[in-house]
Amino acid sequence: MNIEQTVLKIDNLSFGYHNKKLIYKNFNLELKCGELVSIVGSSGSGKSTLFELISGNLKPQNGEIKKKKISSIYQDPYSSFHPSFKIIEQIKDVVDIDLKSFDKNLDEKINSLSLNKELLYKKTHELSGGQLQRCSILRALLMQPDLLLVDEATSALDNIVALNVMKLIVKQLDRCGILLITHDMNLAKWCSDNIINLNEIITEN
Ligand SMILES: Nc1ncnc2c1ncn2[C@@H]1O[C@H](COP(=O)(O)OP(=O)(O)OP(=O)(O)O)[C@@H](O)[C@H]1O
Repeated sequence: MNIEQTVLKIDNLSFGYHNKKLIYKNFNLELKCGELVSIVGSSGSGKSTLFELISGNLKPQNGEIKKKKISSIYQDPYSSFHPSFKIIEQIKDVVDIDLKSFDKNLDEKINSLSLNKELLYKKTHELSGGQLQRCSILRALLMQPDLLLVDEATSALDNIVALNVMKLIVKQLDRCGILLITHDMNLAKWCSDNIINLNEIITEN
C-alpha cells in the first residue's frame, strides 16, 4: 500500500452472509486521496455490506482490506447520535472544537450545512431528521478523515440543501478520498472519478 496516496485498498475480497451465496468474490478496489468513487446497484446488491466490511463491523471470508482513518455518514442520522446528550457534546467526543471562539473553517462548514450554533446545543428529539443529518455530516467532516464513507447522506434533505451539502462533501477531496453510496445516477455522474455498479459484479456459488 502506497502510504502517501492510497486511503483504501481492497484485495481479493470475498464475502457472503452465513457462508451462503457470495455477495463479493475476488473484489478489488483502490481509492486515493482526492478521488471519489460511487457505489451504485439495486436494493440488496451489497452496498451497505461493503461499508460494513470496510468499517470492520464484518469480517471478509477471504482477502484483505487496508484503510486509513475513516469517518462515516449514514443514511439514518438517528443511528449516529445518542438521544440523551446534546449534539455539541457528541461532536466534542471525537473532535476538539470551541464554538465560542472564532474559527473560520468551522463557521464555513456550519453555514454550508445550513446549520447554526444554537442548533448544536440541542438534543436529537429537538431537531428535524434533516437537521440531524446535517449535524452528522458536520461531525464526520470535522474529524478530518483520510477516507470518508458516505451512505445516501442527502436522502433526508431538500434539493437545494442537498446540492450545497454535496458541494461541501466534494470540497473535502483536497484532503481525503470519498466512497459514496447513492441511488442517484445523475449525482454519481456529476461528482465521481469512477462508478462501480454492483449489479455488474457477477458472483458464483
Ligand atoms: N445481517 C444480515 N444477515 C444476512 N443477510 C443480510 C444481512 N444484511 C444484509 N443481508 C443481505 O445481503 C444482501 C446485501 O444487502 P445490503 O444491505 O448490503 O444491500 P444494499 O445494496 O445496501 O441494499 P439497499 O439499497 O436496499 O440499502 C441482501 O440480499 C441482504 O438481504
